[in-house]
Amino acid sequence: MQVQVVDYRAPDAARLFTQSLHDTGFGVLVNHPIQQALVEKIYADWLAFFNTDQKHQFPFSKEQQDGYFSTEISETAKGSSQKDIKEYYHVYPWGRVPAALKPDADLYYAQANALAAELLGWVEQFTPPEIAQHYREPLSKMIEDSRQTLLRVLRYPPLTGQEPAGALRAAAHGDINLLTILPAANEPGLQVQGMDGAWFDVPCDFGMLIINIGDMLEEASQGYYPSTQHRVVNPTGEGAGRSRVSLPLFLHPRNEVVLSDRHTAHSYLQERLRELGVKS
Ligand SMILES: O=C(O)CCC(=O)C(=O)O
Ligand SMILES: [Fe+2]
Repeated sequence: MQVQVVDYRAPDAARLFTQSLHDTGFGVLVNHPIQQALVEKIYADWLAFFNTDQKHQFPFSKEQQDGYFSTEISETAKGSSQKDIKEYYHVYPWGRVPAALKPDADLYYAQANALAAELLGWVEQFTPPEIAQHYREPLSKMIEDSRQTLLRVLRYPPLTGQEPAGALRAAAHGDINLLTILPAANEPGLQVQGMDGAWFDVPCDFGMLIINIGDMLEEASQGYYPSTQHRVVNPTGEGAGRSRVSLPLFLHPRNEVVLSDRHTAHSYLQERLRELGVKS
């Protein structure tokens, strides 16, 4: 399994990057426009937030899906019997965000959303015509004025040794959305599954940007772009005593977008949220 590390500014970046997405569901960019200093500041500020009780003032809304999800209500990956060992906060531009954290979160959201839109343009450009003819509208149009694109700030707490047997920081799952953009976390652990079922570490040197296909794009592209299973494994040794923070942006279409004969974006999302146990 070869997840390509591609220089965003190379002349053939779009071709190499989309080839990696087609082959593996994942691609990794270096030399990209996301400001590393901003990512590091967000990691530090949100880790401090997760370490206070202030987070309990923003309990997540089942209806809107914004706010704080504690370890107790954290999602259970589809097909898994254990909750993930994580807490997280869902940031939407229209949602509740602690005032002190909002300016940087909004800035990052805007930067990451703009890059995600550009990369979706690459994906569209390099879709073979026989696949692209099934897109119900151009991919770039699917995300226009979408209110669903979600910035998730994740905190995986230090392990205590009391975790239920078999529980992982994030059990194997596919993302629901079109594309996910994820700066390398402050600690290792992200793995991707190859065709043969084996697990591989995703290249994640600090400063790298990891992009993966979600289920909605797999659905719309009839499998040409695969939504690959990935997970976050538990650290051993000294790393077990440290928190891990990560910051995926999940690029979502507008609710009414038709993905396939089976699904609109809205129907697909509702089904998946119920499966995750975070929607009634
Ligand atoms: O924390 C990570 O590195 C990945 C998180 C993830 O896969 C997710 O939240 O969907
Ligand atoms: Fe994921």
